[in-house]
Amino acid sequence: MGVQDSGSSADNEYPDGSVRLRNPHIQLMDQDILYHLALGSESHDLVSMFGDVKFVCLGGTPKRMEQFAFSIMDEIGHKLPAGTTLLDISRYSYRYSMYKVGPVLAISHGMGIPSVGILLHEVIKLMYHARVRDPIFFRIGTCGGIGIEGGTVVISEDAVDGLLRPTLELPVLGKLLQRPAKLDKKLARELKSLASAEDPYDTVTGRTMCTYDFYEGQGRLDGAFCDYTEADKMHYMTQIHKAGVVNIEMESLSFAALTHHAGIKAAVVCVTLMDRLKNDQVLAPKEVLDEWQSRPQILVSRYIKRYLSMKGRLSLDGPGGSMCVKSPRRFKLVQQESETYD
Ligand SMILES: O=P(O)(O)O[C@H]1O[C@H](CO)[C@@H](O)[C@H]1O
Ligand SMILES: O=c1cc[nH]c(=O)[nH]1
Repeated sequence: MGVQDSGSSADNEYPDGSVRLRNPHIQLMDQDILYHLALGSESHDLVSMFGDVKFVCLGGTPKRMEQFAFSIMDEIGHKLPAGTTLLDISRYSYRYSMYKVGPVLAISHGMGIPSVGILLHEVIKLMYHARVRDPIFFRIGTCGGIGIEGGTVVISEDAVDGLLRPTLELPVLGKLLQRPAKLDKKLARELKSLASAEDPYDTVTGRTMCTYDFYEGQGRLDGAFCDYTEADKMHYMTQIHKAGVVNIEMESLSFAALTHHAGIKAAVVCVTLMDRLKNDQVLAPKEVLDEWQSRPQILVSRYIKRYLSMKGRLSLDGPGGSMCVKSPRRFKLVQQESETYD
């Protein structure tokens, strides 16, 4: 099977901006159970729960995404009804965590391509069932930098695998399915323009390598096994750096390939935890790591705030000061399950 390119994300969209489900079987099913999200197309009113979503933000850990949900709530001035708090909508899946703050969904994706791939299948179907239009997906992550110091924010221009191929490979029915891993270049540029000269850290763009492993797959010398020398590692790191790779992580390939196939605009923003030309271990103290992890969130928050204010949707004049909707159906005020009484 050759690489199957479904075109650019813009070419891919239906004229009304709905998310493209490239699966004829779904429409024929009585119900669709989004098993790992603990949601279903019949058991839940997905349109009223999620129809107003515009931004889907994914990141590795439940804690990071909960923190992001609370911080974006402050940033966009979204108020919860008195006596309510944010709840993990997918808590009964015991797999992923999902929080909803007005038009923003924050979901944890776990580690690696299989975990983020399963989640993306279900989140893309969720967008379809909820009739969300033109959603924008972000991955807010951590990574190892190459030739850049810890704490640097990297916006991915493209994603490649450990062999520098911009393609997600998946064995399907005994054949190798290949899908191009493409990110939205304009979105990456817009994000870059939101980095401020006042930020006490650098924000760069570049090529991201996505691997199937944290240790040997990323050429570390500190795994349980290692069959190469430090010189071999440095040779590889230098070669990939010359090929434009500035950071290494473990989800961007699947994230880019599946969003592109669905016609969804997507960007990957990660903070580096170390410079892999200098060391392999995560040595920074916890408080430093926590602050570093907030940096991609800050950039994505700026994008969301700017988008909403440009669309006139940052408005506090709705009931209880909640985000209120000026026009389209997808921005109507809804009582979210994430805001139920706890
Ligand atoms: O910080 P997150 O989003 O989990 O991403 C990175 O961290 C994990 C490895 O520690 C991998 O999942 C890698 O991609
Ligand atoms: O080096 C790193 C750091 C975070 N995540 C990765 O995948 N690699």
